[in-house]
Amino acid sequence: MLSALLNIDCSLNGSRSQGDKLLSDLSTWRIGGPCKYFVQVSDQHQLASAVRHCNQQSMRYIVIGKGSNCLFDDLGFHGCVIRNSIVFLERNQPGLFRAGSGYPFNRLGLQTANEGFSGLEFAGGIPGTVGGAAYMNAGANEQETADVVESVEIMTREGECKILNRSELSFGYRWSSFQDMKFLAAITAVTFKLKVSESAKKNQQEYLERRRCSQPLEETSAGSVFRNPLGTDLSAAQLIEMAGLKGCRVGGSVISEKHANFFINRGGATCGDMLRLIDLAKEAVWRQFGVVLHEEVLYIPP
Ligand SMILES: NC(=O)C1=CN([C@@H]2O[C@H](COP(=O)(O)OP(=O)(O)OC[C@H]3O[C@@H](n4cnc5c(N)ncnc54)[C@H](OP(=O)(O)O)[C@@H]3O)[C@@H](O)[C@H]2O)C=CC1
Ligand SMILES: C=C(O[C@H]1[C@H](O)[C@@H](CO)O[C@H](OP(=O)(O)OP(=O)(O)OC[C@H]2O[C@@H](n3ccc(=O)[nH]c3=O)[C@H](O)[C@@H]2O)[C@@H]1NC(C)=O)C(=O)O
Repeated sequence: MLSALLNIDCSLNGSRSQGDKLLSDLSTWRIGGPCKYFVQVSDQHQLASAVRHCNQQSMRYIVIGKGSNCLFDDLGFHGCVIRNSIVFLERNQPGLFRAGSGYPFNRLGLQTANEGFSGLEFAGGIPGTVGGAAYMNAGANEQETADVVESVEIMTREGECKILNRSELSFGYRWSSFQDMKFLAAITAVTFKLKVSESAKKNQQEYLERRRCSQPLEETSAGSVFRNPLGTDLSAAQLIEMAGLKGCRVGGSVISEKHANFFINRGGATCGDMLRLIDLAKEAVWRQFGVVLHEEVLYIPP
């Protein structure tokens, strides 16, 4: 199997391996066992070769970005993890930015605001990739990715490329139609349409300051664990705090004392610890307030 993987008809610059890549190195939570195969791709051709190869071998695969929204299992992943490093940025017309899906969303947010464009101020400080942000419809500070998406380039599971215009896509709160696309292998690039603004940089600095004050950015986390619930004005963080769970610990995992929707790996947390802490919070919020919390983080089974 390894020799077959090594025969992928693309130059993978040495970034492929079998059995020795720990998923804890690929996730911001720093949790997860070894993956059977690992490939890092830096352009569409490499991605297409990796996807076709996995299909030919009937091998399970997942495409990840910065791993800022993933909870990997302690047993690892028994297929191939494809890490997306398709990193480029083109400025086509004023306000039109075409970014590779592996481009850091934080960097794109900072650059566009610095250049005097509004629409992605909220992306400053978000630790994911452009592809992950489109897939999750990332948002903060009353802005979201969907507001500024012009078109999205994808690769199908057969390794074909397609361009989808905004009118062909649907988005909701932390939801996009990509999440239901059976034929999708990966988002490969996103074109954003931004407006000229004199206040973009100043607004972004305020958002970043608010983030620093309210979120435990210096600790090991995956951002918000739960989506905010519908049908109540209370946020997930408020409900967890009101349930008395700030500082609650299971093994190496702790509910942040600073922001109750951030669960921290304080050292040596396992996936099992984190899943138990998630269940504990869901159970307490349901029992005390009758509200069902739904995870924003994605658990990736082995
Ligand atoms: N607002 C905030 O402060 C924070 C926001 N976030 C957001 O969480 C998201 C995570 O981004 P990132 O760390 O890069 O993603 P991850 O590496 O965590 O991947 C999470 C999942 O997203 C899907 N995905 C990622 N990249 C692609 C792609 N190119 N094409 C198709 N699907 C993809 C995959 O889903 P599957 O396995 O189902 O195919 C993957 O398992 C972003 O939206 C980020 O902005 C994260 C932390 C904090
Ligand atoms: C961090 C993420 O996104 C964040 C995004 O950064 C921020 C800023 O706009 O708004 C959302 O958080 P949030 O709803 O918890 O926003 P906050 O403004 O921090 O808190 C909402 C309310 O809860 C209260 N609050 C917050 C933390 C806490 O421990 N206790 C508490 O009571 C706050 O005082 C506020 O009244 C996004 N999360 C979700 C699930 O929608 C992420 O997706 O990973």
